[in-house]
Amino acid sequence: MSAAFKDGYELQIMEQVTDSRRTVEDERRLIRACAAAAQPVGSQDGGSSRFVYVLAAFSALGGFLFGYDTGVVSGAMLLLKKEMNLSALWQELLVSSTVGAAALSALAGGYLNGQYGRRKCIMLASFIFTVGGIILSLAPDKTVLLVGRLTVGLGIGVASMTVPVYIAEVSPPQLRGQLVTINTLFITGGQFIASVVDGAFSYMEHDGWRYMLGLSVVPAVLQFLGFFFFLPESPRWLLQKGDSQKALEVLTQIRATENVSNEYDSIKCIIEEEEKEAEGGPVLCRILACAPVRRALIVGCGLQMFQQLSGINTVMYYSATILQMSGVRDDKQAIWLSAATAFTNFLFTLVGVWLVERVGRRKLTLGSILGTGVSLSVLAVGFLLSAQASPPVNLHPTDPMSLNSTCTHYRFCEQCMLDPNCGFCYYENGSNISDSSCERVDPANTELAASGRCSNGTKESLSPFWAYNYCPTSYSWVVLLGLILYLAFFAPGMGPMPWTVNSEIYPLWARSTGNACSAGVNWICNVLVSLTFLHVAEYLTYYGAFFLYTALAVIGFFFMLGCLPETKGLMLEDIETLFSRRLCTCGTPGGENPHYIRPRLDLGKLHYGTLELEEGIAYISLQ
Ligand SMILES: O[C@H]1[C@H](O)[C@@H](O)[C@H](O)[C@@H](O)[C@H]1O
Repeated sequence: MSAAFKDGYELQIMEQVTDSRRTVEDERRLIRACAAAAQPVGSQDGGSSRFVYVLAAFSALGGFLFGYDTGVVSGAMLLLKKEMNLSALWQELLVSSTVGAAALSALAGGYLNGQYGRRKCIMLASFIFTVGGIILSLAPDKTVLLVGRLTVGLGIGVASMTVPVYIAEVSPPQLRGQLVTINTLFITGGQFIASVVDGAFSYMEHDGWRYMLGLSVVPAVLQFLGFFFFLPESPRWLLQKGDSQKALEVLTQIRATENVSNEYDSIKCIIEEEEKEAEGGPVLCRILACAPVRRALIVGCGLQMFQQLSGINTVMYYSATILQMSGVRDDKQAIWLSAATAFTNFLFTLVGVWLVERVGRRKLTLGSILGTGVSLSVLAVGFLLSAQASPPVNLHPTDPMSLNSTCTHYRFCEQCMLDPNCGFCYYENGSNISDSSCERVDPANTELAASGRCSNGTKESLSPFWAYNYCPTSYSWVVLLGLILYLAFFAPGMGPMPWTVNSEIYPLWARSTGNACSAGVNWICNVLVSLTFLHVAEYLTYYGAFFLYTALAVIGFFFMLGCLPETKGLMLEDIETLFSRRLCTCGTPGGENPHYIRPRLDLGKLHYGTLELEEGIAYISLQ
């Protein structure tokens, strides 16, 4: 049996074993599905239209808000803690509450996504962002601020799990990786813009934080209006809900061509099969009971876990400190240099967008985590050298208040710096440190000591320097090198790939729940790493903490080496099969041949066999 297709492909069935359960209709569907899948990358039905870019950009505003709202708080906090006299606990609460709320809402987002669709969830997230931004900018006190931060966190969680899924579902296979990675580009772009806004409003003595926190309303409203007026629901979700007519319309609109029948048929055929196979019960239980999807979930959650365990948010958060170690003393200058760090993160994410369809997800992720591990060890060595050359404390304050504090017991700057209650006060003459003391920090403003010569904040040439959280060191260049290397390696791969791969690896019925779980794991690990960093540093010192992250990155590398398959160029409907053979598949089943597709094997009722392309002819071997 053979069939010719409009696109010039001839389909030849090499071998056919009669299967009494297969009907003629099944055969037809199979051939169509395989033919659609067999088209070489770049010639899928309809290819791409400009509309799909508009769609991706509007959805990625969700990523922008994720980045903006998680990034802006550090600058806002500098002003807030002075204006509202916030204790350390309140500062911690206002920062972490958002991430905690994001973890919960990402988990709940799975249900909402499956039930109400991607479009409604994105609109819900932008509505929540708008309300949160308004609450924050008008907040009269810290309790209302907390409510605003929690609200924004709920929006971030839903957006973080919905947007990649939506973009993946509307994209043609050859552009999917790039378009989903644009969402992470928007996350890092949001973090960068947040740091610029922080810098600009840090000069405002009063209410600067209201503008910082409130500005997020603008992109949120824009996204809401875009989805409300002209952006469509995902055609895959519509098909799953049985709205075939609307799904066909949307697919035609997105691909900007009438010629979408092959793609439409292959999606439909597989969704129908899934429906036939579907058993009852909660989706998570079905995922756990179905080996290939369970494996996909382990890979997805593992990727998200190792993204956070390799310390991205600690490195970003402490970039200001790292830069201060390198001799940047002025606070305003340090804020602008953190903006440069955020920009570097953004710039290298752009490299990821460029590379993802060229080298594929697997190579990009493996190269990235390997480089991240090496950079983390450079950072650790930099901190180690700085600790070993730590300047001694040679003045011991004698006033009664100081005598009661633990700070006076320390003999070296390193010990003094690791105690969150103390800071290092010193004079500098060239590379010589003199008249140094370890003093209590002002709990309301860590830029000053609580008493003594470092407490008045004058910037006269004869006044001493105050170092909180760091020690002056001549090895700061090693740490700076580590920071730059870290961002250059992390941002193109480990930053975006966990989101991109998760949007691809689950079959439709498990996609919302799978992404909800993996995004939840990302946020939970994010809270864990940021909340534990200071304690880990206190017990293990800075270099110990960074050696620990190095070890975690190495474990992550081996995990991905063993378990991460290549999903580049495949139809979403074909990706599930990558997890169906062994626990850990290495690479694409067809090796380097990008045209090789292994259609769904052993789906129970239909046994599809394999399909290979050779000089424009698709060969199917049915089993
Ligand atoms: O992919 C993103 C990105 O790398 C961000 O810079 C980081 O702050 C997020 O935690 C991460 O999920």
